[in-house]
Amino acid sequence: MEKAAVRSEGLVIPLIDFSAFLNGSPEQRKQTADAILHGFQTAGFIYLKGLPITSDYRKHVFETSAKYFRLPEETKMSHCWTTPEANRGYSAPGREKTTRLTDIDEVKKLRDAVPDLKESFEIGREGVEDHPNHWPVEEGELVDFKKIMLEFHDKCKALHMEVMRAIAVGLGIDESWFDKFTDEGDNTLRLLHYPEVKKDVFTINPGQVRAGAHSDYGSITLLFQDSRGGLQVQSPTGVFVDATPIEDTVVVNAGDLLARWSNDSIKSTIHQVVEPPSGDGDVYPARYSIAYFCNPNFKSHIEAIPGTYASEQDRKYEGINSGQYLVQRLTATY
Ligand SMILES: O=C(O)CCC(=O)C(=O)O
Ligand SMILES: [Fe+2]
Repeated sequence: MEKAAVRSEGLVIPLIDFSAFLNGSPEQRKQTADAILHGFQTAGFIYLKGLPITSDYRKHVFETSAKYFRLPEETKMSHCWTTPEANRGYSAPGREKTTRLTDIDEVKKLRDAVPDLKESFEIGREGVEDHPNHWPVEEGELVDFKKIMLEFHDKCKALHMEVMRAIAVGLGIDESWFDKFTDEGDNTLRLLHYPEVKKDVFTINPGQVRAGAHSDYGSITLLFQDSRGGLQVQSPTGVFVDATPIEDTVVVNAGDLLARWSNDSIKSTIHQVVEPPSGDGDVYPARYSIAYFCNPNFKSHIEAIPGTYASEQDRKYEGINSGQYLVQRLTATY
């Protein structure tokens, strides 16, 4: 049986050794690429191990993220998230409501009733003229924050490029076909903190979650989670299944724009974050995760990838601009 990280309710999320793609023989590369593509076509989610990002390094980034969230609330609010076009800065608990709803009034109603129990900090591509990153002042225990996060942004950008190369190999198109769409790194690094919360918050408020059910918007998301748990992925039968943390892996899921780009041959699967399976006494401990949302370069025109449609009539979607698509999606959730 295929090695799987999750197998439940018809949802099979494979666990794939990415080093076999990065450093393997041509046959290993092809096999690994096929497994990756198959995972995206069926579950929409995969787990990758054998990454160039080491566990020590990753730990260091998580510790730095925790230091950031320990800053006083008013300091964090001084560099807060402003607009979907910029998509950078701090979002306080209750600011964003991830949901499947797209109507702005409906989202607002839901946000007021059961706000997501999380705070986040978004870092975009550095050096974009109209949209500078909102860096916090580095003082106290917060040292080298900008340096560490920009370096991590770069490493994740490289990983995005490699995963897209694997998808290309899986599709049987030129390995570098996606490079012209991924080389600018118009991606967002999002640090996430789900604060410690009383257990009864979940029993008192039906529908309370840490992050509401949603799909991601871009090409792929690289999701680094700590060992707490709580991430769930929707199965084909509509049940939410635990995507249990596995040490030294990254969860990678396809976003809506990749689904569209692939003429719906790749799935963008709904997921959410709920309370973890366990907690001490009457509280659930804090959870930290880091999501790296990858996008095709914002200037690019996205129309069906070669090999994902048989004839012109099979193309399901009009071409669209990547950056505009993202802004339109972000406008609904904040
Ligand atoms: O924190 C997590 O594990 C998931 C976060 C997520 O899905 C998102 O921010 O889009
Ligand atoms: Fe997500």
